[in-house]
Amino acid sequence: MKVAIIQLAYGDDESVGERTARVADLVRAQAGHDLVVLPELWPAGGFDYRHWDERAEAVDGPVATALAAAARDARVTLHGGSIVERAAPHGTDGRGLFNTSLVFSPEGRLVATYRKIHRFGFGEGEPVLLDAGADLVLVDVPVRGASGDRERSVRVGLSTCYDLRFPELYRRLVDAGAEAFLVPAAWPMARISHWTLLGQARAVEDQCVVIQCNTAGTHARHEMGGHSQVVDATGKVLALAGADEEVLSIDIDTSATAAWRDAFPVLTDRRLAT
Ligand SMILES: NC(=O)CCC(=O)C(=O)O
Repeated sequence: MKVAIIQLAYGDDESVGERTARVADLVRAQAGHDLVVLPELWPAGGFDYRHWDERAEAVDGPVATALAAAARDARVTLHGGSIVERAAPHGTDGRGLFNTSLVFSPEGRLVATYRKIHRFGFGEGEPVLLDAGADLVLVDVPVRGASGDRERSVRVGLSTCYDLRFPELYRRLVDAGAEAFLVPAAWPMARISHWTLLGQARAVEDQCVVIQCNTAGTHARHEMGGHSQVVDATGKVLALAGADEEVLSIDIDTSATAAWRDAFPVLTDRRLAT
């Protein structure tokens, strides 16, 4: 599976429209990959809380429309990172805003949305401003064979940033058939060692490929950490970005995951304590 991870850098001086046009061009430049991944909340700003409400949009809003066109033009499956989604509130005290990932098919169709389950902020930011998602979401990503035809698909489980700290989510994704996890993020430099370590931990404990796409640059006085990475099912880091804007391009041998699970069948030894 040929994957391009767009580790986007942005500051406070670029409008959402300008950033969207720039990102769409970057996606189009990844034609030939099977899957292209963008970071969390790049249109609204990962930590730009005061702009989230005015930048919120529906899953068929202007950012989604631009991403759908870029996916179609590049003929790739596009994980568009996430937007602040405006939708019907959850429950009577719901706010009607979610941190929602959007996945588009190579035909430009919206094929999956994932609402971030674990909200980051400890009394500010997401828990105050957004509703929590509740649903497990997996997507089958078509992969081209040697002939160029899409011969098989890889089942990918969705998650977002702070979710990475909650291993039970990933265990459930594995039980639902995940071969790889996608983790778009706006993870600060201050805790970047946790980001790389936890990605490797999720890979090892769940025998899954982990594809992590972080943000770079500094916005809203938060320095983002970069260091997007791809980890194979044995825990080996296959690709690692630096701290600045960068596109990581990698061809992942996804058949190695099943081979590793057969050779070292730790998942079959699980026992639940009573
Ligand atoms: N946007 C986030 O979810 C940030 C998570 C984070 O900074 C952490 O878990 O540490």
